[in-house]
Amino acid sequence: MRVGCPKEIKNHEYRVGLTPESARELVANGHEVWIESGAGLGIGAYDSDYSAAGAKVIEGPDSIFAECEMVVKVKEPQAEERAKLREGQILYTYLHLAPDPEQTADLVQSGVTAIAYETVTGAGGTLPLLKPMSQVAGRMSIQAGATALEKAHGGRGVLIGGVPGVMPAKVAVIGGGVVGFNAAQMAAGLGADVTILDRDPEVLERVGIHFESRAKTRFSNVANLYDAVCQADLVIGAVLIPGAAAPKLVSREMLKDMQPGSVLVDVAIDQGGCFETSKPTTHAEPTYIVDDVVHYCVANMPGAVARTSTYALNNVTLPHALRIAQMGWKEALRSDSNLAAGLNVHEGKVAYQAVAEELGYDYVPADELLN
Ligand SMILES: NC(=O)c1ccc[n+]([C@@H]2O[C@H](COP(=O)([O-])OP(=O)(O)OC[C@H]3O[C@@H](n4cnc5c(N)ncnc54)[C@H](O)[C@@H]3O)[C@@H](O)[C@H]2O)c1
Ligand SMILES: C[C@H](N)C(=O)O
Ligand SMILES: [Mg+2]
Repeated sequence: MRVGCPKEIKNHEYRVGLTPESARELVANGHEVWIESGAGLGIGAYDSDYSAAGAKVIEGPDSIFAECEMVVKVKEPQAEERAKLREGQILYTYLHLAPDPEQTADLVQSGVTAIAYETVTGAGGTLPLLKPMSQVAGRMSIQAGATALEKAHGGRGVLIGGVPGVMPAKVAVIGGGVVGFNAAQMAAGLGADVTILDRDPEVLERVGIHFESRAKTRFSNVANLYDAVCQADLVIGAVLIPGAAAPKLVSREMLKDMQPGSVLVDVAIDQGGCFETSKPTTHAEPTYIVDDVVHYCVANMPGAVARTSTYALNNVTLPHALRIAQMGWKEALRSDSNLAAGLNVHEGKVAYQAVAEELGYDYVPADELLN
């Protein structure tokens, strides 16, 4: 198969869909790889590294979109990329469609077969192609929150770990999955007073056993959320209902009862965000203030640590890319129901239920499209 990888064009996105090592793996398995010139620069990979791996370096994205059977990316296609997608082509990348009606409409209209990293499942309902970026973003969320808590950024001037004789910051983590776990690890490591809220008793038990006295756990209901959020210096939004728009758990009304200068980091912003007042921001301008509460809502946090993130991402995306290239998308998805869960759009049909329900499309199960 001819596999193409364009340079990412989202604001401050430095990751790349294929590392030179991944390109070499595809080539070694008999496939052709076309890489856009400069696509790897953000991770320190030069065109010459891709050439040495057997890939063909192409100027600009146009011929990659026009002539490659599968396009491998990191971020959801931007409007100018969507205009280049076509029927008969596979798009393999993060999509986050439920909160993004424009992107969904464009993908439906293009006829492309779009497989979303974030809905590919693993054993026990896990999301293995989301996990490494959630580990990165969870860890980064505390760094981002610590910076936003500084006075110059509108924060209340609180140091996460405090100092001897002065209390540390209170950090509330909403959602104890991968992002929440990693955020809690960083916050607890810095000495913060950490509370993790989740609705899943097994998650509460798992984080409770892991953190012991270094973090408190609370069931996530309206009363407990209100209490934890209003006491917190820093709140991390880390909830997910796979593929669906994030539930709004902190209302605009609640902001009035929060402490002035407290900080919300909405990691779940890629699925629309879990605070009512969240709107996506970029690394260029990551924060804004509503009712004296600082909001950080960057939807591609791992792009800032592109080298770590790209290698972590390729470790989990490449095995499926190889199988799709080897078997064709239909056979690869037929033989692996976890990969089939990644199918979101095919030839104008929406194949992911939560996306169809959220955006008002007919839902056509992947099974029907694989026959
Ligand atoms: N902004 C970014 O750059 C970035 C990077 C990576 C991941 N993410 C996003 O972060 C979010 C979390 O991802 P994850 O991998 O941690 O997911 P996960 O599935 O591992 O964890 C989500 C947790 O949320 C919990 N939850 C669901 N509803 C809840 C509620 N009402 N109250 C409390 N908890 C609730 C679930 O029980 C689960 O434990 C996703 O939207 C993901 O796409 C964003
Ligand atoms: C998954 C997440 N939105 C990312 O950019 O990595
Ligand atoms: Mg206030």
